[in-house]
Amino acid sequence: VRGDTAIETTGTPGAPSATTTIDGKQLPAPEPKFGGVIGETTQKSKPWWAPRIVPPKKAPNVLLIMTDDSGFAVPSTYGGVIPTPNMDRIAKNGLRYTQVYSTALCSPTRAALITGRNHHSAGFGVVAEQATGFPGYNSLIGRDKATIGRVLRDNGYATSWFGKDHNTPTFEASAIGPFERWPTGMGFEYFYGFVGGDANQWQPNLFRNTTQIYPFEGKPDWNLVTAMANEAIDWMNQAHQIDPSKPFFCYYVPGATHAPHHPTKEWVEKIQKMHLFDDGWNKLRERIFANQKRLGIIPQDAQLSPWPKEILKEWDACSAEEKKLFIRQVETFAAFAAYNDHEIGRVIQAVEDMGELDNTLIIYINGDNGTSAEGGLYGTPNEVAFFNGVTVPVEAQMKWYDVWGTAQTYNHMSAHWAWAFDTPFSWFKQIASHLGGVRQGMCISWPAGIKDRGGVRNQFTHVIDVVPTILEVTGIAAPELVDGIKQAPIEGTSFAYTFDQASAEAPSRHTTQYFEMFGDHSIYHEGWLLSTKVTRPPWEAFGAVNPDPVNNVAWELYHLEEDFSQVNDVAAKHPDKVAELKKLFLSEARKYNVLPLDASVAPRIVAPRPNITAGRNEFVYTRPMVGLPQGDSPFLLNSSYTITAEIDVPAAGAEGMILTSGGRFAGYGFYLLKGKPVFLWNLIDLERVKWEGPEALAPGKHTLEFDFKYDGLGVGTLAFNNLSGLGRAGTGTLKVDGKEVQTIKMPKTLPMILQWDESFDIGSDTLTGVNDADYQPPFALTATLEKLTIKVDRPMLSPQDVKQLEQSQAAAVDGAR
Ligand SMILES: Cc1cc(=O)oc2cc(OS(=O)(=O)O)ccc12
Repeated sequence: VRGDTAIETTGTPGAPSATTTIDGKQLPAPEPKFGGVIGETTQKSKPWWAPRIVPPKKAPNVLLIMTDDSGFAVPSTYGGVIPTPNMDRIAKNGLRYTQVYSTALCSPTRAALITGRNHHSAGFGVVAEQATGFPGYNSLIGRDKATIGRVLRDNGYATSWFGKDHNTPTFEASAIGPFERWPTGMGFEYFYGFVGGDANQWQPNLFRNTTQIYPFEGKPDWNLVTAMANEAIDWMNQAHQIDPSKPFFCYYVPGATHAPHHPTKEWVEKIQKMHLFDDGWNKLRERIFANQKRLGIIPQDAQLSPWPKEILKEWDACSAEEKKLFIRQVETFAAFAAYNDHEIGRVIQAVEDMGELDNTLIIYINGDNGTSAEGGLYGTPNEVAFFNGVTVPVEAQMKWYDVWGTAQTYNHMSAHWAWAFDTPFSWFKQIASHLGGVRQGMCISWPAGIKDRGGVRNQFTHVIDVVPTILEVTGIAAPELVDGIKQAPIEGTSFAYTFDQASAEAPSRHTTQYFEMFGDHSIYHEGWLLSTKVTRPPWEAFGAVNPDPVNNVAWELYHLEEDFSQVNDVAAKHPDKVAELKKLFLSEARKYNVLPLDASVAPRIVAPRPNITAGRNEFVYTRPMVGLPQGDSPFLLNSSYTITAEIDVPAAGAEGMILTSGGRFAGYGFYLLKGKPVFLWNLIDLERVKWEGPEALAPGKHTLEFDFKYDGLGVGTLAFNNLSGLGRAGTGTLKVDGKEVQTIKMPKTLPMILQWDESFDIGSDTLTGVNDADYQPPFALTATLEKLTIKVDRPMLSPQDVKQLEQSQAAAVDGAR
């Protein structure tokens, strides 16, 4: 942005203390020419050190904070009822923005945030777990789009990343990398967090840089929300203490408030005492809406979007048991949000304590998308159920009422609350066409540079605008070349122009923005928003898919400039505007790799990706190994498979884990229990199917086999917009030394995914176990594992199957017309 900034130098050129800024056009900066003298001996020579590269003198520290799955009306700062005093503090000390947009989903928003490019441009049209082989969707941030971490690092910043990643491809997440797209490979010198979409906060799949660590073992009160704050505080203090002149960039992105909602007990109790939700979600919306007007963060004439009676029920229509459960769910969520803000407050306080608050640009963004409706209509004790298309009835959920939010649950709340937490807008996370999905809050403080303390700004801003803003504020140029690769232009617009009080009312400079997620889409242009009509709430992601989300859509038009909350559809009054904006959407879509539009969710979860198992159907292991993530391990769902373990049992007998994948909330395990062989399928913690040998294995060598014959057609049906091949029945047989010991038919199997934050482990079990009733991890195998073989036999469609699938697809398309 400011490649014309004059180079600043300090010290005597060639001296060890000399520093320089760089023009920043090429990163890393070209090696300077040796400036000393080389004679035959040192006496006849003069040494010369290249000046140390430093950022411009005025460049502040940058603390970039973004919470997870938190809609516009969650924090008190935006009229919410959940106390977020630390976001309030940033707002009072700086600016509160009211028209900040995300992309409607997690990885996409994050890719946009750290690259300054639209999510499709950055390869993240969808989340990492749903990547497909198109440039806009492959989950690969291009090397022509260096992240802000990389740019700041090469300009002399200390850089770090704490919390959630979700921008590393799932197929590059194993211990053999490649690591180019891990945080440390993308310019963040230090990473402490988890790689995937969400994590158990009590026992996360946690990494320090690229090494998995288990600091919570034996510490039941440990929680990642606190641990990552401690780590960030330590890192900032260390960086500052080692070199006070070197600014830091800290990217602080907690897993809160994404499911599982895992606050500490202390915070749950604090929130429960406040009785914030006793009168239900309809009253909650009214209260929040009144707060928002009182705070002046929505216009006085803004309307509250109507309650969507067709899909969500009124609070008064809930039974007593439902009310009891739903209140428990939302109090746990609220406790998680308040707890998270509290820990963020400690990080901010640490900046103040080191005397750097004035000189730190703190950007605190509430949520990477709207509030999540991925709990479905009733919420769930186990989010892994949601991603397998399973709804848990209220009565069944009551079993977890007392332990809600503890390590016994992977919990999420009812979608009714999610709608309320996006007040005054309609819809929620995943919905790119409606503001409930994409409108966030953002507060910024930087006392040295922003004087209008407590100001409110209404300009249109989007997460892609953060990178160019940081560059403008720091005086660092967007590079033209990084590692020799020509950089694509930054697509965001700096909003530093809004900082001064004099420009409080300046017209928005970001004038056009497309939105797209799962085929649902919209386009903003100069105060107007053309939106597709929502056809599918997030919990209906597992049925047939709209095959033509470009043309098979209905349009709504909103004049946001006078209709803040997107309530009045004026499409019928302005057909020309509709036509103009439709055209504009498609041209923007072509420009940013948004095509081909794809309305599917479930089919993309099970789509094969180029991981280390691609094209293989036999896997052999001869040594214990833990930590292979789901996206890189042999995938057994919707297939037949045979697992064979050759073991040697010592004289005293043996126990322990042979092979496991997943954990308490879904997975399988093949183990010796008091010497007896067991194979167990944990079906999302609702049901367990267990095969068990009748007697303990005698000392000596044995061959154990688990053979599974799958009855369905497999993932091949997905190509015909048909999920019928998934999750079908199958028959498992456990054999010992070639002899069948038990055969059980499973009437259904898991269709989509195991617990994603738990790994494929051989010889022991990391994190949670698949069956608490049988064992406690790590449950190391005390027999010698000589060889473990997994053979996968994927079903193939016969010509007859293909014909039938084609026919039913044609019938479905006709039906939709
Ligand atoms: C496991 C998984 C699969 C998937 O398809 O999408 C996800 C979305 C998730 O939320 S987000 O990270 O907020 O987008 C979390 C986990 C998943």
